[in-house]
Amino acid sequence: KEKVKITKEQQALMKVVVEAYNRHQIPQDVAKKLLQEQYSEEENFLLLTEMATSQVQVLVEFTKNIPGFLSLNHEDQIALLKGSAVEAMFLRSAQVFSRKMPNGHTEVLEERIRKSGISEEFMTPMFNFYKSIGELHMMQEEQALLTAIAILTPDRPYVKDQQAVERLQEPMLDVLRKLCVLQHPQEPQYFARLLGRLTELRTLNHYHAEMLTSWRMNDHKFTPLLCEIWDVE
Ligand SMILES: O=C1N(Cc2ccc(-c3nnn[nH]3)cc2)c2ccc(Br)cc2C12CCN(S(=O)(=O)c1cccs1)CC2
Repeated sequence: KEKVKITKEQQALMKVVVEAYNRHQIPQDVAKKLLQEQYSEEENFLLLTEMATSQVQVLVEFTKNIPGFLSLNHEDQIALLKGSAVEAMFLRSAQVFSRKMPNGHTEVLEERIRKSGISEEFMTPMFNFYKSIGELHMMQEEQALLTAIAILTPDRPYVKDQQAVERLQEPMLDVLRKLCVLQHPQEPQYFARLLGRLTELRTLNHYHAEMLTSWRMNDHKFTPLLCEIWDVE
């Protein structure tokens, strides 16, 4: 059985990605407000919108720090950001929330999100995803790399130079695979389970798009940044 070893360059790549992932965080007052006093449905929705807007800003800053991203074709940079915005936000939300909130708060979150105009049919897949991420107890290196891998998905709509994106995604997949082998020797399928979460994320894209239309119908307002990144007119 060959000895898996993370090279110096791979260590450096991981360090850059993890630091970028940790450097950009949501302002804590926004997250805290979510768990404080009882709000109406409209106020809950407004809070989640404020939260999502911060999430997108954090995502853009993180993405700019992914080695090689800024040397991609500019239109492709936008295509990758727009194509991965919902997935990266749900991945990060699930990661942060399962790490940050002691279990007691999950019910509060559930109730806040439930009481924000999100349809029940979206709640189930969203919380299944949330639980499936929590069960993995991912290290922060794994979280940061998995988020970068989701962003660097070559086959997003409108990406012209897919090879250039693959050349950035592959080294991330390599170091994540090695990290999983080294950190979870007793669980050879761990890496495959992480990648399986990315497949589950893609299904959330679909539910999210459906939800956006239903919110529009009920005249819910979004911020200009969310309209821009979610293609909402
Ligand atoms: O808001 C969410 N939360 C709460 C949340 C998220 C992140 C942080 C946080 N703290 N520090 N850093 N991040 C705290 C609370 C959460 C938690 C788990 C999953 Br899975 C998903 C979510 C959403 C993501 C956005 N949507 S959304 O549908 O796109 C929508 C937009 C506008 C109105 S509704 C709702 C669910």
